[in-house]
This record gives sequence, structure tokens and C-alpha cells, in this order.
Amino acid sequence: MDGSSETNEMQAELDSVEAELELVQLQITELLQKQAELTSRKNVLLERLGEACDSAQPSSSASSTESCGHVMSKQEMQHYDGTDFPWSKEVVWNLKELFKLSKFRPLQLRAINMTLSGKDLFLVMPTGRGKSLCYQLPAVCSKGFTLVITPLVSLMEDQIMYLQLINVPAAMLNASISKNNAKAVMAGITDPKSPFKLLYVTPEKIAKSKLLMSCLEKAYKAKLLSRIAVDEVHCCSQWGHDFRPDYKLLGILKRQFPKVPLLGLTATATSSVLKDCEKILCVQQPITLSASFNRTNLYYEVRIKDPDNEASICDIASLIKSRYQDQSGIVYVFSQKDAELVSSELQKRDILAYPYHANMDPDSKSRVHREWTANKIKVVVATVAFGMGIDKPDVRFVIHHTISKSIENYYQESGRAGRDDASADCIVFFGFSDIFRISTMVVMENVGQQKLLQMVDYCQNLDRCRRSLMAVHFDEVWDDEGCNQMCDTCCRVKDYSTVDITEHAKQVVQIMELAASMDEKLTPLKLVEAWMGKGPAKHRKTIKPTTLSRQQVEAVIVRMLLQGYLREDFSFTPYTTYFYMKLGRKAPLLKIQSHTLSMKMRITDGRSAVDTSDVKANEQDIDITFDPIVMKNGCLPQPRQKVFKEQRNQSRKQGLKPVSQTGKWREKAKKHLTDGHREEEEHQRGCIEVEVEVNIIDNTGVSDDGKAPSHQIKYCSKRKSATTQRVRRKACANVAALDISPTTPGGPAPALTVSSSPSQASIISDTAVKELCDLRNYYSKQLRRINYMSHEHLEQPTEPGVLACIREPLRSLWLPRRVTIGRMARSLWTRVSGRRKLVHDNIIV
Ligand SMILES: Nc1ncnc2c1ncn2[C@H]1C[C@H](O)[C@@H](COP(=O)(O)OP(=O)(O)OP(=O)(O)O)O1
Repeated sequence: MDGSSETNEMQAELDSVEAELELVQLQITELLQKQAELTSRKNVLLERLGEACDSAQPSSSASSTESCGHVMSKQEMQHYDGTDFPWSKEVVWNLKELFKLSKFRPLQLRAINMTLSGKDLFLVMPTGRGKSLCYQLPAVCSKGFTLVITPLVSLMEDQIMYLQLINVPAAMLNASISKNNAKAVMAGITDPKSPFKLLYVTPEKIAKSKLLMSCLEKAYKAKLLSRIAVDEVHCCSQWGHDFRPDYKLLGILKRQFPKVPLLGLTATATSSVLKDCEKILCVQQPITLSASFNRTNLYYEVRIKDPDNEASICDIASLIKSRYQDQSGIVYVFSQKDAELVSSELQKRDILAYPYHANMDPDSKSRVHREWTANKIKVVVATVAFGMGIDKPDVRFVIHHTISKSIENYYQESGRAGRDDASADCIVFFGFSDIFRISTMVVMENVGQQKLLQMVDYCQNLDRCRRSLMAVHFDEVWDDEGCNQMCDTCCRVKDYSTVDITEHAKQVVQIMELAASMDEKLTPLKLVEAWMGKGPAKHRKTIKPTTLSRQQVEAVIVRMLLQGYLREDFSFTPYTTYFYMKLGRKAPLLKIQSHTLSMKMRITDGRSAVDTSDVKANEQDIDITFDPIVMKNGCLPQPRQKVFKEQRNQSRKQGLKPVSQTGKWREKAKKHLTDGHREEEEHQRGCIEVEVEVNIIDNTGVSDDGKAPSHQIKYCSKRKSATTQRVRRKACANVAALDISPTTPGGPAPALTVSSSPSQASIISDTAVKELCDLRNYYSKQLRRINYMSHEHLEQPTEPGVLACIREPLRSLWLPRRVTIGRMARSLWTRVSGRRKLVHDNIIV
């Protein structure tokens, strides 16, 4: 054997050893993960066991549970549940006579006694459990007034209306009140007779009004400022889901008024978010009281959504008509367009439903809200804009037409049901394509993808009670027994069986590998189709079509995604986000003989199956909703009308050629390029020409949580082409001047017009130069700010050191939304590199 073949053999063996090592490493990681899960479960159980023993022996000593910052024994805690405080009689009297409530809910009395004792407190209580009472009642029992910081004017108005109704004097200061009114309120702050017991202000007011701060200073000196309540306190922290920059400046309150007790209230805050809030608000070792998030009166259920949008709305309509006749409810949808569509479809089916979304004028919004509250409207079909401040006690159902983007969001939204403690239902319609629809929207968020997958897991996981899956997100354990058959998984436990899906998963991996070998990327829909024996034959070759139903196919793919055998792959252009499937980290494990993968599925007639109606629906020609997932500004193409399906089927029957071979294509390519779709075309090489309607929604148009990007195009038809590089060049050359004219968010006119065919004189257009200058100015401004603030922080004796000087300025630094800056940078890069390439290719010099 010569030297070189020996080297080759050694190299080959090394490769195989390395591959094996990689597999072993994966198995170790899996086992470690399992170990971590079991250990954390063990710890929780031990803690609960300890608690159970403690409560069985009340005299035994003390372990601190609910106190986070400040260590307080259990006995000490329980002491605050008593009614032997100097203020207790007044508190109980006011509860009954003023607030007309018969008794306190869990933790309310403890929180009230603690804040009346002058302690700083964080109160974490589920939405609708009565946090407001914990500062309203103490306000009435104290001298002077309580300052309440609230993020929304509508929330303030709601509270003031309610307080006026029960004869508690309250005032507010915000941009919507008249100058005279504001003057009177300012005077009231320092009035020893305290004309109001509660003063509601926005955080912006605290940050910007020097007059307010000086009035509060005087009130503090005169001992009239009895308490500070910070509602939605999680808004202080960037790690919370609803960060507001002005909340960051509220630390001034505790610095200026150190002796005034502070009460922070929130429905959603993890311990790390609270730690952050503690620092931002400058409170020293506050006590944290956390009420259980388990809403025992809510029944949780997940239903599989029909892929056909119309059919899915039909399902919702018949559900409402059969189960909730004449009852009040909410249907949450993904987009404003969905809100309009679903509400009008429900109306057609005699359901009194109205839409609610951020793009409606304020009058229409408040009319819908008012009439729904007064039971004149039965159902509100809403985006997430219908949120804070919704406090209708008798909401009997909350249906999600599309899954929420995280468990926390779902908990909040579904939590609007059953606030009167009577039973209510929370039902999600879980659709395969919705996962990717939302995925592309949250891709720019910090842990958006991770949170979405947790929500998907909630919908798909039949191993555990829905409640217990939700509890993990609130650092709680809700036993399956504790669910009391109040979720569909617990109710139908006998209908489920664990199925070995290893062989199915292997087939999926084969299809993915085949696609990779052809240098092709598969969208989720293409993967489903290929596995089911549909779509281009090259995607499956010798791989046998699966015998599973479409719904099972989707379930297996989702399972593989959740477990890391598959993963998402995004591809970005300045205008579009593309979504594909990729083999995940764990995929190689499926090559090991002994490795198995299983999941629970519903059993009917001895086989894991789905409703026959669903199978039927699946056997119909499916829509090409995301083929590939062409996202315009974070929004997926919407299902087309039947007419388009027919057109498409017809063209399929006729047999389609790659469009680059048709003369017609050139015309189209030219048109599309002139329409400014050049970047999209680049991503569509190797695709079959199909008609897809792309739903592009502008900044005001997607899902009302501000994630919508910028272009103001409503709808457009788009062609996915099999164009080649050569064709594109040619088309490009045919086009004399190519204008890309994006519109700025909310602005009607195109903000920029960049010639993509640079003249002899300018390699980079004026607009691009302007953009570069703007970007440079922006960064130099931020840099100046960092310098300035670093200097300021170095001079602060409380937080010395280099770390503080770096961390603090960065904390309060204003940055544009991630999406905006990402898009700006990408757009700029595309243009600059495009021009650089042109120069390089000697096209223009
Ligand atoms: N002890 C009680 N007994 C009966 N009802 C109560 C009690 N305390 C409060 N409520 C009612 C009053 C309201 O209608 C409802 C919700 O109270 P509220 O203070 O608005 O909740 P919250 O502030 O925790 O919710 P959100 O997080 O939505 O702001 O509960």
C-alpha cells in the first residue's frame, strides 16, 4: 500500500470516527436535557412536599416562598393575612360598603396590609384577579393621595369612570385633558385637603413634566403623597414582553420620594424581569407576592384548523351557535384583514359579531367596545389590539382563529374569559400553515421563534395536560389532577395512544436529503406534498409516498420541528422573507438503529387517525398558500379564491415548462423587474410558475402588535419563475431604468426612488448617498450619547467602575426597532453591493 492510499484510508476512518463522535455527543446532549428536566421536576416536587408538610404543621419554622427580594418567613407572611392592624376595620368596611365586594380574593388582603405597613411590593397576579383593588382600597384608607402610573390613557379613563361610579374622587393627567383641567389637578396635588384620592398619570408625564415633579416634591414634603402604584410594572424591563422606554425613567420616583411605599403590579413577569424592574425603579429588596396563575374555571381546548379558511370560519360559527348561543365572547385573529373577513362571515351566519383592530378609527373602536360591554354585540372579532383594559366579567368563550405568538400572549388573551369566576372556554384552532405565517413575523424578535414553538408545543403535545404545559411558563406546577378534567387532553386521555413515528421521520429526512443533494430548499408545504407523493417527482424519486393522512403528516413534521429533527431556515431580502425547512441538529440520530421517536396521536377505530371530514378536506387539491412561503413585510400569501385554484389546476394538467423557456416569460420578467421585484426573482430560481396572490400589509395592517413592516402595497399578484441568472441579466439589461420605490411606514408617498441602473456620472445614487449619510449621522449621534452618558455615569458615586459606565448608557440608549434597523441595513447593503458588482463587472465604467 503506498503512502497516499494509506493517508486516504486514515482520513476516511477519521471522518467516520468524527461522525460517530458527533452522534454520541447528540445522544449525550439529549440525555443531559432529560436529566435537567427531571431534576427541575424533582426540585419542584420536593418544594411542594415541603410546603405541604409546613402547612400540616403550622408551628414549624419558616421557609420563605413568596418573598423574593426580601426574605420573609412564612409565618411573617401569614401575619399579613390578618385583620388585626390599626386600619383593618376601615379596610373591611370599605371593601363591603364602597367597593361592594363580599370578600377578598387570594393575596389581596396580604398585599393591602403590606402596602399599608409601608413595604415596597411587587404584586404578580393573573389578569382579571383584582390587582387594582390592592392600591385603590389602601388609597381610600390613607391620608393624601396615591400616584398611579398607567401605560394607557384608555386604562386610566376606565378606572376613573369606575371610581366616580363608587364615589371615590380620582383625577388624571395626560395629553388628552384641557389646560384648565391640568392646572386644577396640579393645584390639587399640593392641596392639604386632597381633592382626589388617586392621581393617574402616564410614565411620559413623569419623565417630561418638571411642573408635575415639583408639585409632587411639595406634596411629599407635606406628607400628602401616600403611595406610588406602578401598573404593568414589567414595562420597565427590556426582557419583559412590553417594554416602554419611559418606564425606564421611573427610578426618579423612589430617588426623590424614598419614604413613599411603592407597589408594582403585573400579570406577566418572570423573576428575572422583576429583578430588572427592581433595579430600574430603585427599590431596595421589595417583597414579591405571586398569586397562582391557574385559572381553574377556564376549560382549555385545541382543535385542528381546517386548511380551507372558509371552512375554518364555518367551524367557528357552528361552535358559537351550538355552544354559546346568546353568550358573550371574543374571537382572536391574526390580522386586520382576518378581523374584517371573519366578522363578516360570522354575521352572514346570523352571529352578532363586529371587528376590532388598530386601524379602525377611535370612535368605531370605542363603539364596538361599549356595545359589546353592554351585550348589544355578542362577539368581537379582534386582533391583539383588543387587549389591555378589557374587563368584561361574563365572557363565556375566547376562540383563537389563529394561534398566539407565545404562551404568555395566549394566557393573557384567553384570560379575558370567565373573569366572573364562572366557567368559560378557551379554544384554539391550530393550523399547520399558521405556524409559518407567524414564524416569519416573529423572526426578528429576540426569542420570538422559541416562544412561538412553545405555543405550537402547547397545541400539539398530547402527553401532558394543557394546564401543566402552560404552568411551566409561569414557574409553576399545576398537576394533571389539579386540572380537574378542565382541558381536552385530560378529558380525552383514553382516546390517545403513543405511536412510533421513527420510520415516518426517516422518510422525511430522506426527502430533505434528496432536496439538499439537488441544492434545493423545501418549504413546509413542498415537504408535505413530496412526502404525500404530490408535487414535482424529483422531490421524492424512489421514496414511497406516505400512507398517513395529511393531518398526520403535518403532525409528524411539527413534532420533528419541535424536537429538533427539523428546523426553520429563513432567507431575507429587503422586501421579502422566505421560509424553508432544514434538517435539524438531531436528524443524524435517526441513522442510529436503536434510536426511536414517538408521539401521542388520537386513536379512532384502532388506528391513530383524524376526523374523516378532515381527511376529505385534505384530499382535495390543497392551496398553494406558502409555496414557497413568500412573505411580504412579515405577512404570508393568503389562500386564493377557488377560481385561482382552478386556473392553476388547469395549467398543471397542461404541463408546465420552466418559464424561462417561454417567450412570454421575458415579458413578465421585464414587467416584474420594472415593478421592483428584482430581489424576489433571485430567490425563485428552480421553481414552477404558479399564480399566487401575495397579501402585503402595511405598517398599520398586519397583526396589531407593531410587527408589521413598511410597504404600503395592499395586494399584488406575483409570479414565481424558473428564471435563470442569464435570463435575469437579460431582463435587467432590457429595462432602461429600474425604480425601487418603497414607501415609508404610514406615509402615502414613496420616500425613496433609487435608480438601479446607475448613470455614468453616479455609481451610487443620490438617494443611496443620503441614506448612508443618515445612517452615519444616526450612529454618530448615538455614539455621542454613549460618550455623554458614560461620562455622567463615571461621575455617579453609587455605580462606579468601567462596567457601569458601559452598561448604563447602553441600557437607556434609544434604538430604532430591530426590524427597522435590520431592514435599513439590509436594504443599504443590497444596493451598495449591487453597485459594487456592476462596477466590478465593468458594466458601467
Ligand atoms: N375580591 C373581589 N371579589 C370579587 N370581584 C373582585 C374582587 N376584586 C376584584 N374584583 C373584580 C373587579 C373587576 O371587575 C375584576 C378585575 O379586577 P381588576 O383589578 O381590573 O383586575 P386586574 O387589574 O388584575 O386585571 P388586568 O391585569 O387586566 O388589569 O375583578
